[in-house]
Amino acid sequence: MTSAQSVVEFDGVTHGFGDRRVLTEVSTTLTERRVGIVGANGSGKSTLVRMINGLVEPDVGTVRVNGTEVTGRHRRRVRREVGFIFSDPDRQVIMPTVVEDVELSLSRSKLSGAERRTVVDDVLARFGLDGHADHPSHQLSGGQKQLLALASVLVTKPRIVVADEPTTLLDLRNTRMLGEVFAGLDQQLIVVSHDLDILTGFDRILVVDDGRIVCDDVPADALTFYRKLMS
Ligand SMILES: Nc1ncnc2c1ncn2[C@@H]1O[C@H](COP(=O)(O)OP(=O)(O)OP(=O)(O)O)[C@@H](O)[C@H]1O
Repeated sequence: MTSAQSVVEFDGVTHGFGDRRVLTEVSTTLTERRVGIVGANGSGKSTLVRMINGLVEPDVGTVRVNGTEVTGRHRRRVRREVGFIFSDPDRQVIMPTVVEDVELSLSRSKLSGAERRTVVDDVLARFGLDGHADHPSHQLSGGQKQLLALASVLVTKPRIVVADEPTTLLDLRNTRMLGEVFAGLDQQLIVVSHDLDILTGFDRILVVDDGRIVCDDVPADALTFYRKLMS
């Protein structure tokens, strides 16, 4: 079954940190199931996607998720719809053990204890972490923590998954596995990445440069544009 289509809208979004302008008049509507975002270091990609769950609020303009403006008042509601995967899993993996970290994500669910345990076991197995269920989370490798963060987000079945450089800590095998997980997701997926391979099969790629979307196209054309921009 495919989830209902999601819509993320940026309307005239401008943002700065102190005196430094980071995003300038960004307007775009994202409805495709697989959207990639590429661009140079410091071009504003993370700032842009952090606005989708209200981690950053625009100085000017609005961001809407499925019609709801992402502002203080509505932020909690939007965050239930948006699963956000940080590039640094230490920001996300917070519970003492692996299994507790995934269980925390399910604390709002109506599942029984036994059902919850089955869901947790399944997702840990899916991400190759079943052998680590009762291990201290902080003893996982960086890549394993990244997989745990991903498991903890996906187990809540968010309508939209936003991943900010999800492959930076992963080896080749786990990067491929992540690509397969992404390909199998029903929900909308928005991925910031310097690893262009992970964007294979995506529907649309935005190229961000100096706080603006400078190209918005199908992957082949957008990535050709990006490679020229970077050369
Ligand atoms: N919380 C913050 N406070 C001050 N400056 C910030 C903050 N977050 C980001 N910046 C600055 O905003 C600019 C854009 O950062 P951002 O993380 O959005 O870029 P990016 O395109 O994701 O970069 P990268 O590819 O290196 O991760 C950078 O110059 C960064 O230093």
